[in-house]
Amino acid sequence: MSETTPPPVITIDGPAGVGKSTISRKVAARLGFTYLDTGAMYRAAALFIDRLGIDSEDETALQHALATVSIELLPAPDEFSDVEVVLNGEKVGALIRSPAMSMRASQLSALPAVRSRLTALQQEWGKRGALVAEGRDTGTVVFPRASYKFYLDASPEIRARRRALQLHAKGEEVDEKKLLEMTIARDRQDMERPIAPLVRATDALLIDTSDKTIDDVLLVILRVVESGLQPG
Ligand SMILES: Nc1ncnc2c1ncn2[C@@H]1O[C@H](COP(=O)(O)OP(=O)(O)O)[C@@H](O)[C@H]1O
Ligand SMILES: Nc1ccn([C@H]2C[C@H](O)[C@@H](COP(=O)(O)OP(=O)(O)O)O2)c(=O)n1
Repeated sequence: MSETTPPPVITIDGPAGVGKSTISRKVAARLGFTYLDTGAMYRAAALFIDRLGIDSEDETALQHALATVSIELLPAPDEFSDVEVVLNGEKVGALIRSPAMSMRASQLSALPAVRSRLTALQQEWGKRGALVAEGRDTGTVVFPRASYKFYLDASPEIRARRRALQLHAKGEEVDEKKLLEMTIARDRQDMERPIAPLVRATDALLIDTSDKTIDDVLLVILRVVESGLQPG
């Protein structure tokens, strides 16, 4: 690779609970790429802002605080686990994974100061090595020139069901009706914000995962990447 060629990036975007993390971790493991969970960064930033009690309307205070925040992502111990997030030196793992924190991250991720800081941090990752990046705007805004772009989708009912099973497996109490309401509300919030909304990049391959297993989705992505053909 020449010095001017950026490392390859695969982007996987889509709505809440569609399988982005699960699939991205597996794709990264298969290809030997680094996995970048951009949602984890938004979750950590939300926790950071709330802990400091910064007024989310105060753009200058937000910019100032975020300028020095440290958000590290440590590789997951296995392909079934989330990445470990270290916020200013503290492992914040489970603290940022609750449904309430998902909603808070979605709200605060609409703020320009939050988006510009995290986008810049994510683009730094792209300079360091081959990546599988997943989130809402990785194919549209963060890595618009990614080598391969995918957009996963499924109905809110299917996604809420998957999330309920996931939380249940972790031993957490779940109200599936409430989860569905939160999923729909979060989708709307993420899709309707003015900056970097959740939308399929025009050159991303749409994969409807509704009737597919995790392995089916993985196979579609690996086939495209290994064939060397652009999906768009
Ligand atoms: N195609 C699929 N079929 C069935 N379950 C899936 C599929 N993709 C993901 N899941 C499950 O759905 C849950 C949510 O997946 P996750 O990867 O956390 O979604 P996201 O990162 O998009 O929020 C996980 O328990 C995962 O195992
Ligand atoms: N690239 C990204 C990633 C996440 N976000 C925001 C919007 C999402 O609702 C929250 C949480 O994202 P995350 O990917 O962790 O959420 P899910 O795993 O899909 O439930 O962060 C974003 O605005 N841009």
